[in-house]
Amino acid sequence: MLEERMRRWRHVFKLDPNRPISDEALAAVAESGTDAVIIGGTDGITYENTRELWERVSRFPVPCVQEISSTDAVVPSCEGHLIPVVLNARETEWLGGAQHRAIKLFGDWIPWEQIAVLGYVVLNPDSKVARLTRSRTELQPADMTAYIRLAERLFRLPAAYVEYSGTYGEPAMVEAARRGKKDVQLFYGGGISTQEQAETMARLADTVVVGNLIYENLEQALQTVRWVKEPSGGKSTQT
Ligand SMILES: CC(C)=CCC/C(C)=C/CC/C(C)=C/CC/C(C)=C/CC/C(C)=C/CC/C(C)=C/CC/C(C)=C/COP(=O)(O)OP(=O)(O)O
Ligand SMILES: O=P(O)(O)OC[C@@H](O)CO
Ligand SMILES: [Mg+2]
Repeated sequence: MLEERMRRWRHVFKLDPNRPISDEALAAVAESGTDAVIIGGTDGITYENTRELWERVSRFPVPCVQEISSTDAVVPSCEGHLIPVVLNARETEWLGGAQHRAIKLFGDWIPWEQIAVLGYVVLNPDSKVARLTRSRTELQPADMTAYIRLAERLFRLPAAYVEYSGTYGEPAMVEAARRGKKDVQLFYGGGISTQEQAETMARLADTVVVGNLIYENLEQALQTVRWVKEPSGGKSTQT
């Protein structure tokens, strides 16, 4: 089951099908020691660019899953699919509307064992995902704790995702998320670029996601694997 395999992920890279990446960079990402590669993004995502990127990553043994942001771009051959639900979206479209249409469309073809739902709480108001979903990003720590309880206790989701896409987040908000959780797998993603940031979020979250840095500073992005998986206990190993 994808939910069980996903539990072992400590560090994950997120590759965007809408951004070019060379074969060398892709090989470095796939062979970095990361636990998985997620293929997904908010805009410009098509069946063609997702399928092409998935074919390139699937030549490597690293687990690779698609995070679905549009029904048109579902690639059935991917070995697993993550389904986002945006808990703080103002519009129900992103809280069940789009998912309902997709379930109706794909019907009996959906391989449920290979699907995992991620309950997103989107916090960077300037990110594409926040604008698209009109997320309520002005949250207090108590709101965050409640969202994580909503994800785990009411919706029984396997995972909740504190999403600061494009900017480094407030550790206090991730701490508040941690306070709300018992068993739900807590993801953190957003703006990680330094050892201190990676180690801070790795202490608070179960799984740390690194995206943009792959395209901005590949060498630094590759180091995040070690920073998350082998924390230095305060000593800088940044090169
Ligand atoms: C055999 C066969 C046919 C198999 C296929 C079956 C299958 C897997 C069916 C899918 C079933 C299903 C329920 C699909 C869900 C469809 C859907 C459209 C759901 C809505 C998802 C959603 C809430 C989208 C909103 C955007 C979002 C949350 C995207 C997630 C990724 C993300 C946050 C990216 C980061 O974005 P950002 O950094 O802001 O932007 P860029 O990286 O692009 O800059
Ligand atoms: O791209 P960054 O800012 O690293 O964020 C990673 C991921 O949480 C995006 O969905
Ligand atoms: Mg992004």
